Order: sequence, then C-alpha cells, then structure tokens
Amino acid sequence: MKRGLELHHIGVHFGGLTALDDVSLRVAPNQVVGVIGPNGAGKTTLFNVICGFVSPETGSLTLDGRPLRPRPHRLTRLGIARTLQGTGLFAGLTVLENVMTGASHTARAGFVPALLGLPSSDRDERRLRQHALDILDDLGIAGHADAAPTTLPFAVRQRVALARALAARPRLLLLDEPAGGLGADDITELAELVRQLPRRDADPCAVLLVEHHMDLVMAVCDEIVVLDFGRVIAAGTPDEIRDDPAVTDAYLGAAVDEAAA
Ligand SMILES: Nc1ncnc2c1ncn2[C@@H]1O[C@H](COP(=O)(O)OP(=O)(O)OP(=O)(O)O)[C@@H](O)[C@H]1O
Repeated sequence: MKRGLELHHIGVHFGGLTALDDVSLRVAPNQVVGVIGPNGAGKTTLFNVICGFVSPETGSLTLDGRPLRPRPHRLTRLGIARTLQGTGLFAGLTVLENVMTGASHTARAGFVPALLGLPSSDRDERRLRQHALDILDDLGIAGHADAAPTTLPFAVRQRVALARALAARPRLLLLDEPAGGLGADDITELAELVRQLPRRDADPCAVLLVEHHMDLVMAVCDEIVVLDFGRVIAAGTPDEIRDDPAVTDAYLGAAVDEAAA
C-alpha cells in the first residue's frame, strides 16, 4: 500500500519567529487534504516546504515511505505538480500551448530532434497537443484552446493553470489558495472539480489544498489540518473540524484581532 506524502515534525524559523513548529501530516493517495488557519498561521510556509522553496530546520518528508528532499525544479519528476497564487500563465502563448508546457518534460524527443525537425518530435508534439486538449476538455474549457489567456475571465485562467498542472500527470497536486479572487459560483464549480481529481479515470491524483475559504475546504476535503501560530491545533474530517472548539477559538481570536485593528 502506497503511503503518499508524509511530513514528520517539520520546524521552520524566520529569525526569532516560529513559522512551523512540529508539524506532521499525511496526504494519502486519492485523498483531498486541506490546510487551513488564520492569517500568518504558516500555511504558505508549509506549501513552500513541500515545493522545496523553504528548507525545514527540523523534521523530514517522505514520499511513499522514501526520504524526500523537494527541489522546485525536480517536483514534476517526483510526480508532484503545483499551482501558485495567481495563475502564472505565459501571456505570449495560447491556452493550449500553456497547458502543453506542463507536460513538455514527458516528451521523448529531446532538443536535437526538435531542432532538426525530425519526425519523432512531430509525433511527440501531436501527442502532447492531444493530451493537453483532453485535459482542457475534461475541465470544460476546450473551447478556449486557441485564446490568449489575457482575454479570458479570471475563473477560466485559473482553470487553465490547473490544466497545466494536470498535464504533468501528477499523483499529488498542490493547490495554493485556488479560490483567491473567485466569486461564490466559481468557488462552487471549483469545489466540484477538485473533488473529482482523485476519482478521475485517467491519471487520478491526491490533492493538498492550502486555502482561506472555509466553504471550499469543508466541501472538498477528506481530511483537514488546522494550523495556528505554526502548530497543528486540530486535524480530522470536516465534521470533526467544524465542531472543534480550538478551531473556533483560533478563528474567533483572529476576527477579534482584525476588528480591534
Ligand atoms: N520569508 C519570510 N521571512 C520572515 N518571516 C516570514 C517569511 N515568510 C513568512 N514569514 C512569517 O511566518 C509566519 C507564517 O507565515 P505564512 O505566510 O506561512 O502564513 P499563512 O498562514 O500563509 O498566512 P496568510 O494566510 O496571511 O497567507 C508569519 O508570521 C509570517 O510573517
């Protein structure tokens, strides 16, 4: 049985500030796991540790039981893909080309055949193009394949960014605040989409979702981890988290602080 991604007792400090303190969690295959918490709780730092942007001072990570030292440029080869806050799409490429860049590492023909225009690179390109089109179709945005991303509404661009991440055929997808900037209807549609990711026929993947929007997290997650001041203060199913007084206290405390400010 594959164990998926595990974080064991992760600690990160920035100068005298403790951003993560003894954080452990697991994202099992085919699960959607959410990380929530008030502002400054450590969510982004946790995401950055998994992507390899931040190295933890204490603790370790494992992927299917094997030690994992993430580096941003090596993630895709490990079967991990991510979307970042904002969409980060290439403005000079069409939607389809943007999605194809997500899978380009899987192309068998290398740089030289492509440069010489040899048939293997044509075949590769056709294969990549079809794969990207299939994903766009899956996400309901194939009609925008030839559009420039800048001409599209934000919610569609978000979907294109998701399609690009999925093009790498990840077994784990990291989503950083995917609901940021979306309206209520778009969030409902996004929830439906995220819930389906571990259940897709082709290339199902586990999801780790770092998100502010409680509604989205409650709707899609099998497990939720709640951070406050860098520590895990609760972990469990959405129902368990909803009824946990420590979680209410943390969010109430944050709301009171904001009101006072
Ligand atoms: N590069 C950094 N240098 C110094 N302090 C940092 C750095 N990155 C984060 N912090 C601090 O670490 C703590 C955790 O920040 P982090 O951004 O991970 O929280 P968050 O839960 O993502 O917050 P938000 O919901 O506001 O995005 C905060 O106190 C933040 O100010």
